[in-house]
Amino acid sequence: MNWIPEQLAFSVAKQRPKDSNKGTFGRLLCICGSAGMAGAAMLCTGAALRCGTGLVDAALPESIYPIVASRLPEAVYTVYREDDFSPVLHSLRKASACVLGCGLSTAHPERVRNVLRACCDPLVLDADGLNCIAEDVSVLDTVSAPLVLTPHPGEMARLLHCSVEDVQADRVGAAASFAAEHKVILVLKGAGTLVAAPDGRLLKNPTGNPGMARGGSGDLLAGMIGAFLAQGIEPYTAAAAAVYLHGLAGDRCAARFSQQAMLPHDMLNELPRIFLRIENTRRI
Ligand SMILES: NC(=O)C1=CN([C@@H]2O[C@H](COP(=O)(O)OP(=O)(O)OC[C@H]3O[C@@H](n4cnc5c(N)ncnc54)[C@H](O)[C@@H]3O)[C@@H](O)[C@H]2O)[C@@H](O)CC1
Ligand SMILES: Nc1ncnc2c1ncn2[C@@H]1O[C@H](COP(=O)(O)OP(=O)(O)O)[C@@H](O)[C@H]1O
Ligand SMILES: [Mg+2]
Repeated sequence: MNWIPEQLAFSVAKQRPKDSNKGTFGRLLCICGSAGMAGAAMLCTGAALRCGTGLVDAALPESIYPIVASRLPEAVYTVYREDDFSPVLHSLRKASACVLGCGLSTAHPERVRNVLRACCDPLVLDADGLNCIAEDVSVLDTVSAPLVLTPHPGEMARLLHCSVEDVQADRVGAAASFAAEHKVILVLKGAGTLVAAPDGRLLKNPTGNPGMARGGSGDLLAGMIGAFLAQGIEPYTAAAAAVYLHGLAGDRCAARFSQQAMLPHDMLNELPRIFLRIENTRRI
């Protein structure tokens, strides 16, 4: 079993060309959040903003739009009515990558399937996006876009129709076989997150700690992967690098604030210091 190398993780923080503009760094659509889960949308969108994306578009139901927009002025917003999802499908055409599912709720599984079918660019499927397809995962085999799936063991168990204990008893088998069967990048989260590719490549994450075991940590990770995909980084590298850097942010927060008290929000605020260190290392 190989560990995710630091060098691979740091490689996603590319030098920004002097004459670059926001178009150079992609446009990410985050289809996340629902009434009661504005936080998931905020953490996912915030992470995407902090990971170098040129433009982040958060697609939100109108009930939570004011909450999220008041906290994240750098994002643009696709606001949709609860009974009309069509603006989101319109915004999808303009995006270079998409994150689908953090805090979305499972009230409209057909919307998740429609986005998957319509999407031509790389897409991260997380949380309720996964729960919405768990009953019948065959939709994955009809998708032409590169997919990165980010289940925690509970979501993985739903996808495989088995128990969490079954997943944890053979994490490598669960991740590798799902990735190969459905031709997706599969990120199986938890202590020692695994990143599996359809061609058999598999990496284990050396960073991270139990202080990250709290609501919101995974929403951050989805936004980070989406940010790297939007910037054109190939999906296996984007996923492995985000997993490593997310765990590194967690470790630095544990050292500053304790595993007991650290929050996903602290991890989000740690990202600038991590990228600064990478940029400074590059200059030496
Ligand atoms: N602030 C917010 O708005 C938040 C919204 N969230 C959203 O809430 C919805 C429900 O997601 P949840 O993940 O909370 O609920 P789930 O019911 O999907 O998953 C929780 C269960 O999964 C299992 N599990 C998860 N991680 C595990 C691990 N490492 N080892 C073993 N078992 C594990 C456990 O049985 C656990 O009780 C999602 O849409 C999610 O995005 C969460 O992300 C929490 C924060
Ligand atoms: N014990 C642990 N050690 C290392 N990382 C962990 C641990 N527990 C959780 N994490 C990480 O925290 C994140 C939790 O994601 P998830 O369960 O989807 O949370 P949420 O949906 O509440 O945001 C994952 O990236 C996972 O790998
Ligand atoms: Mg989650």
